[in-house]
Amino acid sequence: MTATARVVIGVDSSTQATKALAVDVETGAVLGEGRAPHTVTGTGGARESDPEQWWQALCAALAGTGHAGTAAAVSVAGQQHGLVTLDAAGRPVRPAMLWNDVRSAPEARELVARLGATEWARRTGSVPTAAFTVAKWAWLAAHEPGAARATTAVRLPHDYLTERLTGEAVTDRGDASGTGWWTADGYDQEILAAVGLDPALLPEVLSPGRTAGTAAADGPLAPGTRVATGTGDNMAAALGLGLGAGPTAGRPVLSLGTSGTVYAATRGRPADPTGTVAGFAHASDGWLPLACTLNCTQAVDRIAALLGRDRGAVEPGGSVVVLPFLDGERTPNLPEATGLLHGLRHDTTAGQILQAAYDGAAHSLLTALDDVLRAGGGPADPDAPILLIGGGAQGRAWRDTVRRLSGRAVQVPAGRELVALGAAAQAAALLTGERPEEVARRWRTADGPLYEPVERDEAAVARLADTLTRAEPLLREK
Ligand SMILES: Nc1ncnc2c1ncn2[C@@H]1O[C@H](COP(=O)(O)OP(=O)(O)O)[C@@H](O)[C@H]1O
Ligand SMILES: O=C(CO)[C@@H](O)[C@H](O)COP(=O)(O)O
Repeated sequence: MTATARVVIGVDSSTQATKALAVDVETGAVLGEGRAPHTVTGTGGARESDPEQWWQALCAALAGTGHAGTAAAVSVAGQQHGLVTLDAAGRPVRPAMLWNDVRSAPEARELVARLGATEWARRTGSVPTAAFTVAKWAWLAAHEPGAARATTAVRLPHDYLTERLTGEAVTDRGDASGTGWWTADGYDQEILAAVGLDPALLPEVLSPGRTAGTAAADGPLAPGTRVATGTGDNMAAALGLGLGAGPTAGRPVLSLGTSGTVYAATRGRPADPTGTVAGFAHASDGWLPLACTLNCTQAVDRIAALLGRDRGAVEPGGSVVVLPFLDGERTPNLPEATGLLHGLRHDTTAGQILQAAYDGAAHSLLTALDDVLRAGGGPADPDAPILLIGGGAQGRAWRDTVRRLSGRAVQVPAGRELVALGAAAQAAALLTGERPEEVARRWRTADGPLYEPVERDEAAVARLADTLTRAEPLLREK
């Protein structure tokens, strides 16, 4: 390998920002970092971003690493599910509808009713919620038929960026598994026909380990730089943690970012007809059963701001319950829900309300964790530490809440940007012939401090579960 062939760049194009890491292929050392923010617009249930801004952010973040011109390979991971619609010139027809845009909830319900939840789970591994691209396309066709007609290509966020870099219309099995129109055997023609989407508009799903293409001239990379397929952000984080269908199968991950997610790499293909667990595909092989919440760090930060407190200023005690469903919710599937505060007393403190918001957000994820592990067929070690990642993992209040509500140990990997690291591992694998998760294991990305288990707070868990059950009719109201 030449001196310049020793650096790769991994990119995380997530909801709030693009982050890029230049990484040494041999050691995993981070040699440079770049970052640029995104704008998310929309009120009520709408959440949109301009794909052109993602591209500008990608160029800025790549330049920020200081290695854009010398990296030997690059890979882009991105927020899942987003609907990117392009015209014949490759320009966005309209802003992208994001994973957390819940306007498509009625279309999701209608699609589930048409095929049946069990059949959706059998075919695609998942029962679509408002998040899935198929529901977003159905919404667009119904509400903006002109935009749907003007669309000559449909992409996911990471496909769009890979195509801008290489000119190739390609995607990977991980991100494709979040569309609702992909099965393990390819695109489902019947589902596509049901939503009036011509399969010719979709990218080719490349097999794992393939090169998507090489960087075009006039772009942010040196012409000819190899570009990997990329994948969805959660799939990339699993790669970045070194998780695959081998000995690391079943290790639970809890990610505290814009979204909250809980997942594990598994050998068994999930097919949960209740829809709690999405049966996503691992980027290399095997599966990635996952549950996702819409209200995580941002909802808790918002409640802290409303209370006028620092995000870490929690206080124990009291019996107040907060269901922080500010953006509607996906797990549990209550897309029209709003936030709920219950059990307020004269002696309730602001710090207790903030702690209750953390509890409410963590409870949804931890309840789904058992379903996730079951859906992947286990066997799961109930004492295995939870790998805690995402921006929230840096906060003590989040770490303590997860330990207290789960009764499990928590390990916080030292590598901060695991999505970008996973993408970097995928790029490195193109050069070394290893599997991306093997590269990450060699880089020891999952190593980090272990926080011992504490006794599970059964009273808080019971209070939350009870409030949720009793409030459900209210939370379902449109
Ligand atoms: N020290 C911290 N304590 C608690 N939360 C934090 C801390 N640092 C960042 N965060 C939260 O992490 C979130 C960003 O997480 P990140 O994983 O980068 O997001 P994304 O899912 O968009 O990639 C922010 O919204 C912020 O609330
Ligand atoms: O919808 C999902 C998973 O199904 C989300 O996890 C998105 O992939 C967005 O991720 P972040 O921006 O929070 O990283």
